[in-house]
Amino acid sequence: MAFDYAIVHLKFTIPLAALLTLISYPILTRIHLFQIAALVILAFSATLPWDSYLIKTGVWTYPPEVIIGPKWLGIPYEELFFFVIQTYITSLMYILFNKPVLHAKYLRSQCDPEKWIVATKLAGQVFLAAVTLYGAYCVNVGGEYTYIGLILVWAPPFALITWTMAGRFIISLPLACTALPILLPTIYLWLVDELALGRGTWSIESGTKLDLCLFGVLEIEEATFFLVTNTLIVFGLATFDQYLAVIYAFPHLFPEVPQSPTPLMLLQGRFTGTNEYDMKRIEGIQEAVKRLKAKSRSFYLASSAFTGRLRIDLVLLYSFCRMADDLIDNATTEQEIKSWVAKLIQYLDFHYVHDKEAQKPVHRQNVDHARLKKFIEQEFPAPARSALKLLPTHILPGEPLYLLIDGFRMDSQFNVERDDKFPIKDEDDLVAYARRVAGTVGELCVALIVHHCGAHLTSKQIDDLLDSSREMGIALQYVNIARDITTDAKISRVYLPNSWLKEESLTPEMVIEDTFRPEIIRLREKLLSKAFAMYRHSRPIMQSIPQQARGPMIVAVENYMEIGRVLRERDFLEVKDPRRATVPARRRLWVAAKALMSS
Ligand SMILES: CC(C)=CCC/C(C)=C/CC/C(C)=C/CC/C(C)=C/[C@@H]1[C@@H](COP(=O)(O)OP(=O)(O)O)[C@]1(C)CC/C=C(\C)CC/C=C(\C)CCC=C(C)C
Repeated sequence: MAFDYAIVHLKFTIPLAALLTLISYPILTRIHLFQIAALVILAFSATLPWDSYLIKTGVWTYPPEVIIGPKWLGIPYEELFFFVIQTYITSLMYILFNKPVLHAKYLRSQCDPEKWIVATKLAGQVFLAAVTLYGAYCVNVGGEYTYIGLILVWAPPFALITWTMAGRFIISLPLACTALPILLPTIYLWLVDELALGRGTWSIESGTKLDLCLFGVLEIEEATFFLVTNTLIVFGLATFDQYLAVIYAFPHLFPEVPQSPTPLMLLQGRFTGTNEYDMKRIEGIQEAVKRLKAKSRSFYLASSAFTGRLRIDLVLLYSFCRMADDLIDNATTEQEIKSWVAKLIQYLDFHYVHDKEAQKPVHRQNVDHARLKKFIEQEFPAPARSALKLLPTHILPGEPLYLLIDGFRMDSQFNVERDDKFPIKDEDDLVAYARRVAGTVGELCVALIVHHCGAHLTSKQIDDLLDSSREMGIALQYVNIARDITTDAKISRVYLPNSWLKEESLTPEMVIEDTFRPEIIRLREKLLSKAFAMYRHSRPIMQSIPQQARGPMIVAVENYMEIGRVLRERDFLEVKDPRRATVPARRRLWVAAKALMSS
């Protein structure tokens, strides 16, 4: 049928590319577009001569009536377009499956790889070399071995190059990051090919093929072609990501990283010797990601929306906050609480000194890193050490960190037998507490954003962002308290102000005894109303967050506020799991997608 080849694109490849573009658009960054463009150019350059040869030697033929007509080097334009759109589709698949993954974690495989990784890489190299040699043999034999031989002598050498450059990294990535972006487009294109071959859109001359079909009329050569070309694309993207990971993971090698690292930086990343890698930092990043994943679904999902070094520093900040909170929270005596608070303040004192003029802590000119390392290793348990060593204190202001620790101290008052067992007496205490444990976190997040991507912001814009981030942090803390009323009551904690309880003729003890009371629903709604009022007041200014951090930050905030929306939708008495109102995963993803698309 006329233009049959073009119709294959219109019906099968272009719609899939459009759908993938729509899905991935919210997470695409400039560096992604650069990666895709680089792969398309590479794929086009590598395939053009090979394709032209197959057509000129009659391996591939296209009935004149199925193509529009124009050709380049004997290749129909529809075929040239296939090189581009296949690379584009597979690249987007790879980007989607890799977005949740922090690639820096997998650099460990470069330095002290496990034996199975070394063995697998070597096996892969031997396999690809053997397949290339077999391809050369087939070409030499000719006849029905021609087509398969031309595929195997052309593609595997490129795969061998990328596998040699990034094999350990590729092997160490989760299978979903590599196997799925290879297999899904391959299977899809097999089905498209099956249809096209069946309709005679293109054909492979008999006498040049093995006449073996994978299924239906899909020749084994065609199936092999799509599998090896998609493998090349994924290996190429993974190699790219390995060098990006080196650039983002090591500030001692790359002190400043632009939003889109330059090709020169990528080359530097490529030729950075693994002996220069800071493996302790990689292990610390792994621990931080593990802590984030274990402790907070909201922020774990949100973290994957970020990119580059900002993502790593936010994860390290989370890890420090969570570690410090847990250290103090798990203390059971006043003495232990005071000891952890003192040690954390001493830790901060290594980095900051109180400036009498500025009336706040400022960065020390010279941090005694040797003494600091010794202090951390002597005074803190092993699981806490990397969070302390890797906290990017050089970027973070000291004041919110000291205030955060004081918030944890306040929180720990619930742990010990005291006269005022319930320290949140009134709304002022509630604000003071939330300001400390959460308003500070907002400030610290903004400080990281300003450092990594806010060079163009004016000091007024920065001050406005900081003011709003404090308020937003309080809003999130109120949602946290509203969600955990029952969970907290089970450990004898009541964050609802005593003055609010009194208005409802309740005491903290009554709350602990039974949280499923209508009065509690009213108080929870009062708390959520205040949370949403602060959220509405501080949400608009998030539009002035620098573009590359805006969407992801909105994801973090909106996903947390969604907990409050779920609480309002469900009657407290009916919540299946009263301990924590959970937002269904699909809804979290939808909130994240909306946030990214609207940012
Ligand atoms: C994307 C990413 C990794 C962000 C990291 C954010 C971060 C550093 C969070 C630290 C959380 C933490 C453990 C703080 C210690 C005190 C505490 C527990 C605070 C409560 C957080 C809940 O954390 P949790 O891990 O328990 O989460 P789950 O409830 O289990 O899901 C709090 C509710 C406070 C969190 C407060 C913030 C994250 C600050 C919010 C403000 C901003 C993000 C700034 C927005 C910017 C503008 C301009 C408005």
